[in-house]
Amino acid sequence: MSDVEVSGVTAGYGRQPVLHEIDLRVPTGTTTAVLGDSGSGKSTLLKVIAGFVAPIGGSVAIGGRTVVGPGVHVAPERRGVGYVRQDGGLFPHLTVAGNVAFGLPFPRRRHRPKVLELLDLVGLPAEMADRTPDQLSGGQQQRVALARALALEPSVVLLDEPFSALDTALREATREATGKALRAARATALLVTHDQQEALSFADEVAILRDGRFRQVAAPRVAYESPADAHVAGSLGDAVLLPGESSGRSVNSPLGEFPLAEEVRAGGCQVLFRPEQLAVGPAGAGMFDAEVGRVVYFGHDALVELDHLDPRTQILVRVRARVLGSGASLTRGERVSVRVLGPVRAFPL
Ligand SMILES: Nc1ncnc2c1ncn2[C@@H]1O[C@H](COP(=O)(O)OP(=O)(O)OP(=O)(O)O)[C@@H](O)[C@H]1O
Repeated sequence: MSDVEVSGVTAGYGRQPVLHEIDLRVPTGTTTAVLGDSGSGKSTLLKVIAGFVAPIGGSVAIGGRTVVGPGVHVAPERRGVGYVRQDGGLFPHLTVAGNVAFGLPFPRRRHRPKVLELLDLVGLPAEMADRTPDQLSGGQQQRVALARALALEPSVVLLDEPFSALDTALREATREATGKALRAARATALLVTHDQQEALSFADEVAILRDGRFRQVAAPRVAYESPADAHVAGSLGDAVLLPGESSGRSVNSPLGEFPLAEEVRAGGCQVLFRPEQLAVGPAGAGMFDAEVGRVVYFGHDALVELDHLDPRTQILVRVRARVLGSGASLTRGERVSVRVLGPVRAFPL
């Protein structure tokens, strides 16, 4: 058992706390991705768990053992926690093998098979063992950093934006190797990331931090489909938020009236439209008409800006639709009509 239990943790660096009485439980062998704006306290949370920052209040338990709390402070090296920094933090003067072995207990540092086993675990070939970090790509360096962290056989691995400096292809390959290595090691992991897609695809749960508090902790699909508030909706994927008026089971918005996926108390609200929820078709055949603005082409799909004139207020409303393949053939100025697929979500003001 190596679940991580953060209970009522308040932490910071001066008088102003960065984290305010936060709770988080990461079940054994699972990964939770922590998302949040820059400066919201994501790294601070990892540092509290690792033991590099002492909390002002609250406690952290790993596998049921309190590692920090009232009257308890277990030293970082005795917590069974591996920490992988954004830049990898490899020792430049040591070889790959030297870096990985650095994480091994002293008597095993010369044990080459163990080093090669760890490199294999993160998907690196044995011939890389004698290179120095400057002879590796960014993704390979990250994998070495992960192998070094796993050498200690930690029950918990903390990953602080480990993939952010990598290009798309390398990022995916490194992420995959990391996921595989974490599963093989049965480690419990926390991943700090700015990348929404990464959080949704890599983690068992996502935790969205704002102003030092968790707004929602849930499975990716639950958080994406039923975000707790407008901020969470915007933190996970593209969100179009428009002002609306709820009547309980349906909502009136500048795009028309729509059924609500979940009842929202009557009154002013923000209505959420996901771009993939807007289906673009020939003029006159949908729920509302619009004029095509900018089309941003991504290959597999395109984001199409749509301008709709709200007939009640005469105010121009701009939304984004995500359209597959054929969307790329839409041109600026074209008249189209749009259907909203499925019920919508709204957040009371
Ligand atoms: N060593 C430090 N001393 C003083 N303040 C710090 C220290 N480290 C971080 N902070 C401050 O604490 C706040 C939270 O920082 P933290 O690094 O946890 O945020 P973050 O969510 O990880 O941000 P980012 O996404 O930009 O990495 C920020 O306002 C930051 O300036």
